Amino acid sequence: MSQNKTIMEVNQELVKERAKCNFNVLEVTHILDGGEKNTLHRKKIESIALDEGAYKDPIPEEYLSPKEKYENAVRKSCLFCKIVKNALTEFTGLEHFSNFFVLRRTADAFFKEISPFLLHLGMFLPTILGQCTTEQQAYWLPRVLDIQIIGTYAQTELGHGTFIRGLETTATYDPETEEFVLHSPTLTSYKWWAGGLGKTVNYCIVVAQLYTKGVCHGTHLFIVQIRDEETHMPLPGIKVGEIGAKMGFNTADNGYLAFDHYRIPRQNMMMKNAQVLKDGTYVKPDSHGKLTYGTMVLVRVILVNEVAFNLAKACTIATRYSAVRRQSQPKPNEPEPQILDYTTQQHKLFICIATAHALQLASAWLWKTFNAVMSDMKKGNTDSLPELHALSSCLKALSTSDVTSLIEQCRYSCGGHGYMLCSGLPNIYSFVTATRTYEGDYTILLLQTARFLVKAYEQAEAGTPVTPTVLYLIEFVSGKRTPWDGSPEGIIKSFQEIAAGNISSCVKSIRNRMSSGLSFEDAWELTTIQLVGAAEAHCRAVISDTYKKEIARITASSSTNVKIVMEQLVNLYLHYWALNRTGDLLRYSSISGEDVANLQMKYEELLTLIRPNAVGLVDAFDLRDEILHSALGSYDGQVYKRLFAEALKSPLNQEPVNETFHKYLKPTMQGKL
Ligand SMILES: CCCCCCCCCC/C=C\CCCCCCCCCC(=O)SCCNC(=O)CCNC(=O)[C@H](O)C(C)(C)COP(=O)(O)OP(=O)(O)OC[C@H]1O[C@@H](n2cnc3c(N)ncnc32)[C@H](O)[C@@H]1OP(=O)(O)O
Ligand SMILES: Cc1cc2nc3c(=O)[nH]c(=O)nc-3n(C[C@H](O)[C@H](O)[C@H](O)COP(=O)(O)OP(=O)(O)OC[C@H]3O[C@@H](n4cnc5c(N)ncnc54)[C@H](O)[C@@H]3O)c2cc1C
Repeated sequence: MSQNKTIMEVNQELVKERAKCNFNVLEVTHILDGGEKNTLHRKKIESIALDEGAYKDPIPEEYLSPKEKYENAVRKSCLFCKIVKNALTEFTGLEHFSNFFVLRRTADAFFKEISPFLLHLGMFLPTILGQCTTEQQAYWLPRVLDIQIIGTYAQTELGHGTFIRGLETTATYDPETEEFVLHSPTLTSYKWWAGGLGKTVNYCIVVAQLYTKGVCHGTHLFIVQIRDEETHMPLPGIKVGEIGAKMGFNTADNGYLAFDHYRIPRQNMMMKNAQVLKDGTYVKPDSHGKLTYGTMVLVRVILVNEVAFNLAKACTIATRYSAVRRQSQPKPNEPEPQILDYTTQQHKLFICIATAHALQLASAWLWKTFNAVMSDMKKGNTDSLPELHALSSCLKALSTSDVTSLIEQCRYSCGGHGYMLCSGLPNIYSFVTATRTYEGDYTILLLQTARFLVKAYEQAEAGTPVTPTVLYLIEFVSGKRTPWDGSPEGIIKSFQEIAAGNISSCVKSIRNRMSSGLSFEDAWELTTIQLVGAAEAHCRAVISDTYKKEIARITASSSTNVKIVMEQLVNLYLHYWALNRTGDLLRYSSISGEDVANLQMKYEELLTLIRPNAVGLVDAFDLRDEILHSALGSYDGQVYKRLFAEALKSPLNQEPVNETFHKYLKPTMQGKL
C-alpha cells in the first residue's frame, strides 16, 4: 500500500481495522484500476511524478495571496508537465486517453485546487483531436502535446452559457484576404469563464457564429492566437483578463476575452465537419448537425470518472477518520466507541464507497460506449449519437449531483475537523460542486435526456425498435409488470418501472396540456419538473443495472471474499436508492408497506456486514497521501498529530503576539480607542 513521505507509526485503531479486513485489498485495487497491468502502470506514473517530492509547497498554498497561489500553480504545472512529458508523448489519439485519467489523478498531488493547464489537456487537446482535419492535426498536435503553445476552450459568454445557439461572437469570412474576422459586438458577447484564459494561455478555441457570403451558419470552432508567443502580450484587437475570485478553482485563472475585428487565417477554422472554401462557399457537414458539440460530450463522459475519483478521495478521508475518532458513551462504563460503529455514520459513509464503485464502473462502461459510437461515426454512421448524448448528459448530471451531496455528507461525518481546509474536504467539495454546473448545467442536461426518453416512449408505443438502454419501455407499454420480490434484480426492475412510469406520466401530461390548447413548447415547459424526475429515474436505473452487471462480470474469477464484499456494496447501493424512492416504488411497482420495512431491515444488515471491511475498502482505492492532502485521511491515521502540525503552520502562530494587540486590542481594553 502506498505510504506517505512523512512516515509516522500507524495508529493502532487502523492497525486493528486492517487486521479485521477479510478480503484481499490489492485484488479490489486491481478491479478498480481495470486490471493488475493498469495498477502497475498507474503506480509507475505516480512514482515518476511524486517520489522526488517536487509537488511540495515551500509555504502551504492556503496561506498564499491569490496572486501567489496562481504563480505557484503555474510553477508546479510546468514542473508536472516536465516530469510527465514522456507519458504525454505516448498519447497520440483518443484511444490512449486512459493515460490522462492517471495523469489527472497524479496531478492532484501538485494542486490542492486546480492547474491553470487543465483546459489545455482537458479541452484544447481533445477538441483538436475531435474537430480538426488530419492536416490541421499534423500542424497543431505536436505543438500542443509538447506544450510549445498553451490553449483553452472559450465557448461561454457573459450573456449565454447554456444556450449555445444564442452566442453572439461573430466570425465573418473575408474572401479577399482569406481570413475570418472575429468580433465581440456587445458586452454580453464577451467570452467568460474559460480556464487558464486570464493569464496563462496564448491560444484558445473560440466558438463563434460563422458568417460567409452574408449568411449565418450557426456556431463553429476556431483556433485563435491571443497572446504573442515571445512576450505573452495580448495581440492587437484582443482584450483579455481574469474574471475574479470564485468559490473554488482559484488557481485556474478563468478569464474573459473580447475581439475587435480581429483577423485569423481561414485554416484556423476547425474543419473536420463543416468547411469554408477559399471563395467563401460553406460546405455543410454531411452527417449529424451537432458534431461541433463533440468535445462537450467527451468531457461529460470524462467527468463521470472525475467525480467518482473525487468521491473515493472524500470517503477515504472520512472512513479512516471515523475509525480513529471516538465519541460519546452509549453504554455506561464502556469506552467511547469509534464513530464508525454508529449505524448512522455507516449510513453516511458506506453509500459513498458504493457510489464511488458504481460511478467508476459506469464511467468505464460509458467510455467504451463513447469509443464504439466514435468508431461508428468514423464510418459515417451517426445513428447511435442521440443515445450517447442522452446517456452522457444524464450520467454527467446525476453523478456530479450525487457526488456533490455525498462529499458534503463526508464533511458532516467528520464533525468540526472536516471543516478545516487541512481535512482536504472543502477543496474537494468546491471543485466538485462546480462540475454540476459546467459542461452543461444539471437541469439542462436532464432535460436533454428527457427529450430522448419521450421520443423513445413514443417509438415503443408505436411498436418501432428502441435503443438498448430503454428496452424496458417495451415491456411497460405492453402492460407487463414484474411483481416485487425484493431481490437485487427485482429492485433494478422496479427502478426501470419507476423510470417508465415517470416517462409515461410526462407523456400524458404533455398530451393533456396540448389537448387543452397549449402549444407543444408550453406543454413541455409546464411538464419540466416531471421530465427532470423521469430522466433522473432512467439514469438511476442505468447506473444500477450497469453496476450490478459489471461487478458480476469483473469478479467472476475473483476470490470468494472479494466477490462477497463487492456484492454487498452493490446491494447496499440498490437498497439505499430503493429506500430513498419509496414514494415512487409505491406509485409504480407492486411493493407493499411490509416490503418497505423488509428493505429497511436488509439495508441495516448490509451496513453491519460491511463495517469490518470499511477501512480495507477505502485502502483499496490506493490513494497516496500526497494526493489526499488530508490530516484526517492519511494512511497512518495520525489524525491528532497531523491536525496539530497543520495548526502550527498558520502564519498567526509564527509570532507570540500579533501587532493588532498594540494597535487596537490594548487601546480598546484600556478605553483609549
Ligand atoms: C499540469 C497539467 C495537469 C492537468 C491534468 C492532466 C490531465 C487532464 C485530463 C483531463 C481530465 C479531466 C478533464 C475534465 C475537466 C474539464 C474542465 C472543464 C471546465 C468547463 C468547461 C466548460 O464548461 S465548456 C462550456 C460547456 N457548455 C455547455 O455544456 C453548454 C450546455 N448547452 C448545450 O449543450 C446545448 O446548447 C443544449 C444541449 C442545451 C441545447 O443546444 P441547442 O439549442 O443547440 O440544441 P437543441 O436544444 O435545439 O437540440 C437540437 C437537437 O440536438 C441534440 N443535441 C444537443 N446537444 C447535442 C450533443 N452534444 N450531441 C448530440 N446531439 C445533441 C438535442 O438533443 C436535439 O435533438 P432532438 O431532440 O432529436 O431534436
Ligand atoms: C468553474 C467553472 C469553469 C468553467 N469553465 C469554462 C470554460 O473553460 N469554458 C467555457 O466556455 N465555459 C466554462 N464555464 C461555463 C459553464 O460551462 C457555464 O456556466 C454552464 O454551461 C452553465 O451556463 P450558464 O452559466 O449560462 O447558466 P445559465 O444557463 O444562465 O443557468 C442558470 C440557471 O437557469 C436554468 N436554465 C437555463 N436555461 C434553462 C432552460 N432552458 N430550462 C430550464 N432552466 C434553465 C439553469 O438550470 C440554471 O439553474 C465554466 C463554469 C464554471 C462554474
